[in-house]
Amino acid sequence: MYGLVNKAIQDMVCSRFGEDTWKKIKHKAEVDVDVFLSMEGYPDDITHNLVKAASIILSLSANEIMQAFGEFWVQYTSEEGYGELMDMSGDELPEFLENLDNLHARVGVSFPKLQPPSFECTDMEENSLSLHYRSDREGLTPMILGLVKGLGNRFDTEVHVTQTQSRDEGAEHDEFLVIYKPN
Ligand SMILES: O=C(O)CCCCN(CCc1ccccc1OCc1ccc(-c2ccc(Oc3ccccc3)cc2)cc1)Cc1ccc(C(=O)O)cc1
Repeated sequence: MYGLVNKAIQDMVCSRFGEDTWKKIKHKAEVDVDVFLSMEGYPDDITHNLVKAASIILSLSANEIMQAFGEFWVQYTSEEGYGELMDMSGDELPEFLENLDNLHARVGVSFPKLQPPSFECTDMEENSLSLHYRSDREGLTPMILGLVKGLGNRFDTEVHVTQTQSRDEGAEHDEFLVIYKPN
């Protein structure tokens, strides 16, 4: 995972709980990286261990941490230099979700170590769609719930996401029913 992800976790923890809490989480995760470099590739285990340690130190479930992080990521990336990339990807929630693979392809051109998941939208209705999430990574599904919630904030759109298929329960990939209502 690119360092930008771990840097975003650090910024979320520091902004909400302070530096000391972040230091405790890094210590608990046995991560002795002083500064995460955004454009450096880091083993996914570092990210998973940071989430696990944050869950213990903050007494929140890993699911809650990942959902909060997904929501935070949308605003963080739009403020940390990817605003135009995000703007190009759509003015409305469904449009953005449909363009997510293109967004990742654009980033991947400059940063070949990117290993993006793939997103596909089907059954598109006036106020709902099915979002298919395929990834080589395990265990980040709750982040997707947060990411869609973050897009609801970005587009001032009420959004309800429920998981309708789960890889953990034997499905080929995770699937979500996304119901949205622009304000
Ligand atoms: O792998 C999984 O199964 C779950 C990953 C969920 C995280 N993605 C979230 C995608 C997303 C969904 C909804 C709304 C917005 C989203 O992301 C927008 C986005 C995506 C990627 C970047 C990005 C930009 C530069 C990156 O790397 C850098 C950073 C600085 C300098 C050089 C390279 C890495 C990711 C920025 C915004 C973004 C992403 C982040 C990192 C990677 C990766 O390191 O492979 C792949 C994808």
